[in-house]
Amino acid sequence: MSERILVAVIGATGRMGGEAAKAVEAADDLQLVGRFDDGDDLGNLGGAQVAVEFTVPDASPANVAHCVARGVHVVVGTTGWSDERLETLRTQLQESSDTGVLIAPNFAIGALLMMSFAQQAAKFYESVEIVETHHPDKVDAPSGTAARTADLIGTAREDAGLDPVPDATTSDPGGARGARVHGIPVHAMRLRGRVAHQEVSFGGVGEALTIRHDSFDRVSFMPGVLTGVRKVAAHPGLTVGLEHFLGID
Ligand SMILES: NC(=O)C1=CN([C@@H]2O[C@H](COP(=O)(O)OP(=O)(O)OC[C@H]3O[C@@H](n4cnc5c(N)ncnc54)[C@H](OP(=O)(O)O)[C@@H]3O)[C@@H](O)[C@H]2O)C=CC1
Ligand SMILES: O=C(O)C1=N[C@H](C(=O)O)C[C@H](O)C1
Repeated sequence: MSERILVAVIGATGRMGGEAAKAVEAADDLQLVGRFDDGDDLGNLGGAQVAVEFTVPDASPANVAHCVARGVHVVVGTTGWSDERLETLRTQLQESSDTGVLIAPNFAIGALLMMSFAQQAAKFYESVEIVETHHPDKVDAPSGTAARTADLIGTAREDAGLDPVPDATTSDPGGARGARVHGIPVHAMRLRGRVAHQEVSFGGVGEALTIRHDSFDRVSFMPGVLTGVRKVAAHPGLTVGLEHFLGID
C-alpha cells in the first residue's frame, strides 16, 4: 500500500472540523497527525503534509499563511475570503510555489452542481434572487455559497450583456429586499433545525425556474473535503472552488 497522506485539522473541535477529523481518521489512505483549536500554537502542524482549515473568517487568513510559509498544503472551508484577502494569499503563495491551497465555499457535490446550473441558467432570465437558510449559530451572512453563486450569476449576466435585475422598489427602510451581491438580491434565513440550504429563483415572462440544494447533515461535505485533501498537492497555487478538481467547471 502507498504511504498515507499526513493530515492536520485546524478548528478541530468545531462542527465542521470535528466531522472532518472523523472522516480523515476513517479513511485508509489518510492519517490524522494533528488537531488544533483557538489558542493552540500551530507549530509544524504535527508534521502534516495537508491541513484542513474550518475556523472563523477573521482567523482563517493567518492560519492559512502559517501553513503556506511552511510548505503545508491547505484545504480551506472557512468563509469570508474577500478579493483583498485572496490577493494577499496569492502573494504569499509566490514565496512557496510548490504549495497548493484550495478554498472551497461549499464541499457538497449538490451545492457545486447547483452553482454550475445557476451559472448556466443566468443569461436566460431577466430576474434572479437567492435565498439561503442556515442554522442560527452561523456567524456570517450571507453564506459563502450564496456570495459565490451571486458572483457567478452576476458575471454570467454581464458577459451576456443583460440589464440589472428589474426592481421598482423606491422605499425599503428595513432592508426587506435583502443584500445585493454582484447586483443579485440575496436573502439569509437562520432557523434552528436547519443545516445548509439554498434556493436560486429565476423569473422570465410567464415562467419560473427554481434550483434548490439541501445539506441535511454535515456528512454531506465530507467526500468533498477528502477529495480536496487527496488532490490539493497536485494543484500548486490558489484554487477557489472544488469544482476545479472535479471537472464541473
Ligand atoms: N466549505 C464548506 O463546505 C463549509 C464551510 N463552512 C464554514 O466553515 C467555518 C466553520 O464552521 P463551523 O464548523 O460550523 O463553525 P464552529 O464555530 O463550529 O467551529 C469553528 C471552530 O474554529 C475554532 N477557532 C476559532 N478561532 C480559531 C483559531 N484562530 N485557530 C484555530 N481554531 C479556531 C473555534 O474554537 P472556539 O469555539 O473555541 O472559538 C471552533 O472550534 C465557517 O466559516 C463556515 O461557514 C461550514 C460548513 C461547510
Ligand atoms: O456555516 C455553515 O454551516 C456553512 N457555511 C458555508 C457557507 O457559508 O456557504 C457552506 C455551507 O453553506 C454551510
